[in-house]
Amino acid sequence: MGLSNGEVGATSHELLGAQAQIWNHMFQFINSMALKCAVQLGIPDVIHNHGQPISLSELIAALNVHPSRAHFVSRLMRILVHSDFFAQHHHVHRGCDDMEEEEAVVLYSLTPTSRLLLKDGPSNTTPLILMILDPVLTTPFHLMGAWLQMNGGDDPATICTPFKMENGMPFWDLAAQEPRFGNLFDEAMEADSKLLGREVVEECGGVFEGLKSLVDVGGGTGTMAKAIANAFPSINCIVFDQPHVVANLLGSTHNLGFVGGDMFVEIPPANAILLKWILHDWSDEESVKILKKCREAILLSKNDEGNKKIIIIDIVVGHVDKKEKMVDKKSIETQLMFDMLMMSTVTGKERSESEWKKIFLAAGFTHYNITHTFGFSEEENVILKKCREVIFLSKNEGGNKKIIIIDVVVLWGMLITRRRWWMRNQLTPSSGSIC
Ligand SMILES: C[S@@+](CC[C@H](N)C(=O)[O-])C[C@H]1O[C@@H](n2cnc3c(N)ncnc32)[C@H](O)[C@@H]1O
Repeated sequence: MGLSNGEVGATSHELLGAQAQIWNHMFQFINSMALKCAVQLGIPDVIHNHGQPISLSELIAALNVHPSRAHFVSRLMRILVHSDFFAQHHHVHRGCDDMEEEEAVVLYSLTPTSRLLLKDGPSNTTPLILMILDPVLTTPFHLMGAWLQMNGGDDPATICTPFKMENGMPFWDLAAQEPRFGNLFDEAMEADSKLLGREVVEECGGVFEGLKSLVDVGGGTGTMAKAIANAFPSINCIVFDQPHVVANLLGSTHNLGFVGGDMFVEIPPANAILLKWILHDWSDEESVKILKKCREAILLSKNDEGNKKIIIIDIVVGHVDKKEKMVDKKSIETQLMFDMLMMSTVTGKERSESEWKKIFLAAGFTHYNITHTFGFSEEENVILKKCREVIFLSKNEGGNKKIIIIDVVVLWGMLITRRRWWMRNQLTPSSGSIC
């Protein structure tokens, strides 16, 4: 009797290959923890502050590592060098005369990735790492199997996530009630928005052209809105978030304000609504409710000269750039991991284009346009303008309703490379629309 699932035909070479894949997968969390350790010790800052490539002994001295543990540091550095967080060079140290032996000294330096881990750097990503790898978020993953076997019920009000199973309350309640976790979360979002805010205003400026007002719904402590308000002084920006998030926050410029409320109840009117990292937190039903509230808010707004839009910064799962003719497996894997994070912590999910389209239609929108990168060449800006013209022509469909999604699929480390690649080759991004 043969074995099922092809096992019978597998050579020992194939079996060992399969085992190697399992081992690699099983150990992936160690990469995450090595990164967390590097961040906790402040290794990137130590190397940066040294001003030149640093030797192992200099690194150990600066890290405040206990002398009894000093010899472990080279092993931590070895895996981080392997993951391209640091670069390693060998410097041959020659003796004074020919009789002395040559000595190879290992020196470490930063890479483009570890530059994003510098505490005072303009794009410090460490708060995000510390939040995602905090036990509050990692522990619920251990409950995933048990959670899948539980009766989930149909009532959205009693919906239980692995996060709620572990912590006894939904994600948003814990963030509101537990200051340590709430601050960790806010700092992570601020760090992400600092990096993205600069990119969006520099590279996607066309999206904001002609707007008079914008509400950043679920805008947290306002980092993204600040970047927009500074870059576009004629846009009146409001950060709208839960009352406890925006309490005591004041706008730093004349055109920035904070309003507390519930996006499921009412959103202040504006020409444009920004939703950054919002809809992926919520189920389809909840997202349709939020989008309907956004639609009401833009339809109520005045002084719009027909320029009304909802700008969504989120992931579009499975996007493959046909022009690059290559499936970027790593980006897709990151999207899928993000989706698992949503499944474990909140009621949301990461969506494919067809899933996005479904909720847009359900919320009453008729048009959308997806920009699969932050890279806008001149040519790409022209395309955006053309999209707007198409929408102006369709006014009698009940108002000029437009959705733009800025897909952050390429955010992780590839952003700049891909933008340059497009500019060099003068290609346009792919976009989809339903009219
Ligand atoms: C993932 S964070 C995104 C923050 C910000 N947009 C950013 O990307 O930096 C989601 C935000 O939605 C806010 N939020 C959650 N429920 C809300 C509600 N019912 N009404 C308004 N904001 C809400 C949270 O407080 C949080 O700031």
